[in-house]
Amino acid sequence: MASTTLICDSEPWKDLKSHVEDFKKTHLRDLMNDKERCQSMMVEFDGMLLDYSRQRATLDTMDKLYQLAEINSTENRSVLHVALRAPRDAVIYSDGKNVVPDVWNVLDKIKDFSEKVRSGSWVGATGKPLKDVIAIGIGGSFLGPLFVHTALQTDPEAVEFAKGRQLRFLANVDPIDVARNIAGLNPETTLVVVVSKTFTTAETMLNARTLREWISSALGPFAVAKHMVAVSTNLTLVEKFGIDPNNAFAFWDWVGGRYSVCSAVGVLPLSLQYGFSMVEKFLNGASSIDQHFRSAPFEKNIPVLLGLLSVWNVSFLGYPARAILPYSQALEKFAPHIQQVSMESNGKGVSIDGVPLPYEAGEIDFGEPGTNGQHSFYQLIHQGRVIPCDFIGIVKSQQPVYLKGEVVSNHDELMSNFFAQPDALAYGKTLEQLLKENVPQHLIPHKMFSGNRPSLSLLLPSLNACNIGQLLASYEHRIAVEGFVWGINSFDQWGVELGKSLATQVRKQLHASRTKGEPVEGFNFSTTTLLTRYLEASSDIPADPPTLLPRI
Ligand SMILES: O=P(O)(O)OC[C@H]1O[C@](O)(CO)[C@@H](O)[C@@H]1O
Repeated sequence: MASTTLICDSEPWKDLKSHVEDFKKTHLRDLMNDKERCQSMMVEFDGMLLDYSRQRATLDTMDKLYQLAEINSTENRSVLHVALRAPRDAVIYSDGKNVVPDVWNVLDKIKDFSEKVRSGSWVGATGKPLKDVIAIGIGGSFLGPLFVHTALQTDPEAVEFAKGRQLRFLANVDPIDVARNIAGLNPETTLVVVVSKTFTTAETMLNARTLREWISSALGPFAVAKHMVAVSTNLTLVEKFGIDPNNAFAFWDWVGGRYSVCSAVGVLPLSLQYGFSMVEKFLNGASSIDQHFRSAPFEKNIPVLLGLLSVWNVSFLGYPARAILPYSQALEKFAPHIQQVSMESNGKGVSIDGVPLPYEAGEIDFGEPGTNGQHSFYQLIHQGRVIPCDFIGIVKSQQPVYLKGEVVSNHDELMSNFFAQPDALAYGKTLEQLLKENVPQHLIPHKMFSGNRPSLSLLLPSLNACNIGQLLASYEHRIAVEGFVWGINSFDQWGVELGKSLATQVRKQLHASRTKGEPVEGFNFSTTTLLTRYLEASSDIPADPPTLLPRI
């Protein structure tokens, strides 16, 4: 395709546009009766089953989507973060250099360091073992590791490896987050990992300076060398900050922040908590999906199918959002992570060549574990706006509970909902059904469900380190597929810059007003009023206060 040509000018796109018009009259109730169609819409990889029969699509739709994918395929566009979990003998080039040996050098260094900390051979400044870790980082330097940590936290194998240890994440620049993170921890037994690709992110650096103060005020400035390590691409700034470069774990510019959980960003804190061997299983799981993504034909390729269905839902059926609904509390941080990966990657208004997009791209992602979400926003999904849903279920619970005398186990209870919801959305409830149930006339409009609401179900055999890696990689590739088809650059994020630079202007104003009493200037009426109110109402804060660390 010529560089400035948009995908919407292609024949497959136009074909899908006319197809969607004919297709709009079809109801999922009827589509679900076609067994052959349903069977073809079930795809399995390594025990992970994707059932997309409840998507508003036919096999014909799928064929047309495959043709679309052929145009903007991933060919010649490397998704380099796969190198982070590639086997030692793999060869993956970035700028003419095989990057796999560099990746493994860092992994070996993490293995060595985390074993020393975990075994107690690396001790803190007062000779005590470091049993607690606070990882400071934000965005991609936080959400992925938090998701994996939360998912592993109740895995029986991981529980054993984590005995006696704690891992916490400090992300928000809000001092309340600092207070909550250090609450109950002793600097003598705490290791702080500063995670920042650039080592310039304002929130992370302020939090890093705050915890450096927490450590040095308790143990003396020399303690920093034993209690603070870093993960970054900018080793010069790491050293300038006062962290020994020997205790810095590198990654590289070719790793996008939101795709960095498999680099030292995630591997270091997770290895400190669970041991490197556990984290290796997670990396292997992700790598197995990388191979599947590379080799499986489109119609059997889980990430490709997921990505194409998203494009269909957003750009053709006009559904702007997607709900991510894991029926597992262990996956409670999955949706927040995918929000960043997806919305920071594909929330774009121009093509990769800078041409404004005449079609919708990007998705609004949100989600909550089931069944909690059912008691929160599902009402809107059932009877309000149409929001395609991803239902994620687990066959074997990490923590099975059976109560004698109950009809089913607690996990079966959870999964009953996982199986019921997609059908409720697809079929809805008709007037005939309501009449049969003798529903009073005045309640009929309120109790009617239109149905025809799309979803897909992903059933994983269990939730261990390997499956968690597979789930992560499936979504990472899905999002890349969407970006490739839409013809956008999924690996930049200029949209987050404007707010950051305006915050710099506000920060300068707050400093000038507090220290020199300068009036608020250079802002619009609204911001001036709000800033003035804020400054006046907090004027009891001294201009040059003593260092104050939270104590709770
Ligand atoms: O790792 P860093 O450089 O501190 O950046 C943190 C995050 O900030 C962002 O640039 C967005 O503001 C993300 O893309 C990134 O993951």
